[in-house]
Amino acid sequence: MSDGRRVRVTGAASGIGAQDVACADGPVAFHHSQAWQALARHPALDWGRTLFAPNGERLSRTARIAALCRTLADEVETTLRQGQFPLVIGGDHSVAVGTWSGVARGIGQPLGLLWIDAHLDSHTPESSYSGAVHGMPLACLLGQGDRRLLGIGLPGAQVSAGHCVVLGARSYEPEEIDFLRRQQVRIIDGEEIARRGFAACLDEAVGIVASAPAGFGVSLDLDAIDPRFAPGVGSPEPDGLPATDVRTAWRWLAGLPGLRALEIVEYNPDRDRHGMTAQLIADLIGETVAG
Ligand SMILES: NC(=[NH2+])NCCC[C@H](N)C(=O)O
Repeated sequence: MSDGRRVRVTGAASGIGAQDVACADGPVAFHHSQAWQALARHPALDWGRTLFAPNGERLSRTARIAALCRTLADEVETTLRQGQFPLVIGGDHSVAVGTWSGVARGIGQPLGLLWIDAHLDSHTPESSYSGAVHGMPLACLLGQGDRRLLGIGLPGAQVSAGHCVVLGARSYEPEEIDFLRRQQVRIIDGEEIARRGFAACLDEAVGIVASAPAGFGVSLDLDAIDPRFAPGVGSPEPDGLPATDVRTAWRWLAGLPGLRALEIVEYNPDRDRHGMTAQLIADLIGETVAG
């Protein structure tokens, strides 16, 4: 961020969409970590609010997630309107529905989105095997899914399918591939990255998302990174990206003029080892304000 904007961090503390609910504790655990404390005095950074889902026993899981996503969308939109740069820390990946709906409303049209993830997160309630809502947010953002999670920012899609790329996927079900292919979303999976190299794949991905007319965002699910470097995630998958590649990519992405917001999700402090994953999040935030 070399343009003088301050980065406002918002915690989205929900694990309701995940099978392992401990990533609900991710934002608060990170906020209290030494890794964040060492960064917290940076003049371009401030921790805004940490948002929680309502806990009514009478509300369904999806209703609670939808309530959090509406609050998060409002918070992100306000951050943009105040001339600050939103950076959301999750929470399971279902919170992405709130982050990117807020950005879409703020910019008044569907945005480009780079979705860096081991999974495709493109199920609908009908196609999901697990029923877990964190396996569905990208479909919601493209306009398909439980209606309580749709239309939170703009009517219809929040993300422009033609300017959306999934990078790093290596664990998914066939229904998700079918859905994304029908939408003409570009999927660059782990095998393609191994064949072409990360830099070439990232170049192509940025070309697609950054050509969205009103800007783009980046959603990083920490499980895209190899569990050797980021063990603190709820759904670890072997053979992920090297942390250094993601860090280098982040530095570049954070300096691009069309970037509207960033998101880092699925931090699960129960599974972290020696604070490695918290440190990685802090390193990425450090890259965001370095430029
Ligand atoms: N955000 C995540 N970690 N998503 C994992 C999803 C796993 C699986 N595809 C499912 O739908 O249950």
